[in-house]
Amino acid sequence: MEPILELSGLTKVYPGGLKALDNVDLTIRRGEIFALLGPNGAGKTTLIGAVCGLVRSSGGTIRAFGLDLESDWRKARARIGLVPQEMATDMFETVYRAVSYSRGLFGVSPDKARIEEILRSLALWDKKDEQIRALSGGMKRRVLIAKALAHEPDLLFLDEPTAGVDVELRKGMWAIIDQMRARGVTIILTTHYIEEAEEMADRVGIISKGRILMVDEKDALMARLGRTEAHIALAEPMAELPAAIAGFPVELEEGGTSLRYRGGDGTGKGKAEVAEVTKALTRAGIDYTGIETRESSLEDIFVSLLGEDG
Ligand SMILES: Nc1ncnc2c1ncn2[C@@H]1O[C@H](COP(=O)(O)OP(=O)(O)OP(=O)(O)O)[C@@H](O)[C@H]1O
Repeated sequence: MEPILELSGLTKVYPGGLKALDNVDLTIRRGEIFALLGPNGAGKTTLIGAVCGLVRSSGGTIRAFGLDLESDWRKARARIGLVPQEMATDMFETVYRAVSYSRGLFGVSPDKARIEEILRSLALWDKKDEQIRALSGGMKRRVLIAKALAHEPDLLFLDEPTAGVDVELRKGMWAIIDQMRARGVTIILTTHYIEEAEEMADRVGIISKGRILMVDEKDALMARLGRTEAHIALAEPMAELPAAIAGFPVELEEGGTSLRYRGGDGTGKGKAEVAEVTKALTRAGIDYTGIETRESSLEDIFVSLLGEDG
């Protein structure tokens, strides 16, 4: 299947010489949720800006829906939606008018039923006649999403959709994003919240200093780089590792009062192996008083990759 978006050699050097994007190659598949993860200043907003026409790239090409963005700009842009980080809309406008206006911007014919559907799906219908400035922060964010969806884009960018919102609202946003995907919209979101990528994304791209460090299926990433770590507290301290568990990735810690297991691959294999270790201990007559197991998260993986990037 043809990719929905293809960046090739995309580069952006800001006046002053800062290279915010450095030869970025990235292919987005139709229908996926792709999370672009990176620290502050990594280049996420610049990348989105380059695709949405807010930032003029310094080099490279962008193809969307098989169209070259430069030569087929209007046609391609009309199929892209952007939920920006911040509200850049007339706060005195009513919700309904702001959203209808956004639809008109892309030359899509008016459709009251469609606007109503969008507002209802975002629980904004009963606020439709209110001025945007009178809404709560969470509702303002939903207005931004409604505006981005108003022209029915096939590809939607969400720049930090849940930055600074409370946990409940964040979960609500995730549900909305899921609904959009179910309708066939391809979604690229940037986030600082690893949990968000872990929860939502099909694939994850890690960007740092304008370079894409890695792109992978989220599950494959977890399996490849994930680990299980377990601590088994022993009833009696031991001077050396018992032979019964010598074949496992285990070592003594805390002056021989505890065993540390490190292994597995992020697919739950580690947990099963920890169970094997405890069985072997029991068979050897070695008593233990507690077990603590932890699966490494996407966050651990992210931090270690960024560490390698120096
Ligand atoms: N208009 C501009 N002129 C000069 N430098 C800029 C401009 N916009 C962004 N930059 C710089 O480009 C780099 C990338 O910024 P960008 O906003 O794309 O990062 P980001 O990953 O979105 O960060 P954040 O997570 O903080 O939003 C940063 O060093 C930033 O200071």
